[in-house]
Amino acid sequence: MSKVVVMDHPLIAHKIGIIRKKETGTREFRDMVSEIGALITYEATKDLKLQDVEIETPICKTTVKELAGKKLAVIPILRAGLGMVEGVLTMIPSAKVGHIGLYRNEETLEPVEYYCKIPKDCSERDVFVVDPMLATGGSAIAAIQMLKNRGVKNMRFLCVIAAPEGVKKLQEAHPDVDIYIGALDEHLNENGYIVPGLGDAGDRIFGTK
Ligand SMILES: O=P(O)(O)OC[C@H]1O[C@H](OP(=O)(O)OP(=O)(O)O)[C@H](O)[C@@H]1O
Ligand SMILES: O=c1cc[nH]c(=O)[nH]1
Ligand SMILES: [Mg+2]
Repeated sequence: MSKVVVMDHPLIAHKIGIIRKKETGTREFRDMVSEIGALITYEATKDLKLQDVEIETPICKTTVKELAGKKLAVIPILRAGLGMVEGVLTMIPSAKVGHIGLYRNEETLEPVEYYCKIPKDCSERDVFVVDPMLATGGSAIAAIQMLKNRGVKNMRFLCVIAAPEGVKKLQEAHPDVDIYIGALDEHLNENGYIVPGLGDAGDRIFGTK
C-alpha cells in the first residue's frame, strides 16, 4: 500500500490558512499555492537517492553528495495543477515538465481528458504529479493511469488539500503511488467539493469566477 504523508509544518499550515479564506484575492492565492508547492516538494524529496562524488574545493580534495540520476519530471493536472509548478521548480529547477488536461464533469464528477504531453523519457524519471485538490480522486486516478499507459513507472502525487474519500480511492487504484498532502480535510459535500476546503482551486488561481 502507498505511503500517505500529511504535512506537519507551521509555514505550510499558515499559507493553507490564507488560501482557505474566501476574501483572499487571485494574486495572493496564486503566490501561496506556488509557495506551498515548493514546501511540499521539499518534504516529498526527502528520500531521493544520493551518490558520492569526488571534487576539489579551493582548499583540498573531498567527497560531496549529489542526486543520483537527477532525472525528475513534474506533471501538473490542468488547470489548477499549473499553480504548483513554479514552486516545484524552485526546488528542482532542472525537472522536465509535462501536462495533463483533465476537468471534472460538474454533474457526474467524472474526469474528462483533453490533453496529454509529457517528456519523452518519462519512463526513466521520477515523476511528481501535482494538483492542489484531491476530492473524489477521479482526476488523480485518471491522470496517473494515463501516465502508466505511456510507460511511466515511478510516480508520487502532491496536493495541497485532500478529502479522505479521495485518498482512499487513490490508494486503492494506485497502491504504488505515494501521496503527499498539505492538509487532510473532513469530507466531501453533496457537490463533490472538499469541506472546509477552499472552493474551486482553478477558478481562484486564474480568477475565472
Ligand atoms: O478528485 P476530483 O473529484 O477529480 O476533483 C479534483 C479535481 O477538480 C479540480 O479540477 P477541475 O475539474 O475544477 O478543473 P480545473 O483545474 O480546470 O478548474 C482539481 O484541480 C482537480 O483536478
Ligand atoms: O473542493 C474542490 C473539489 C474539486 N475541485 C476543486 O477545485 N475544489
Ligand atoms: Mg476547477
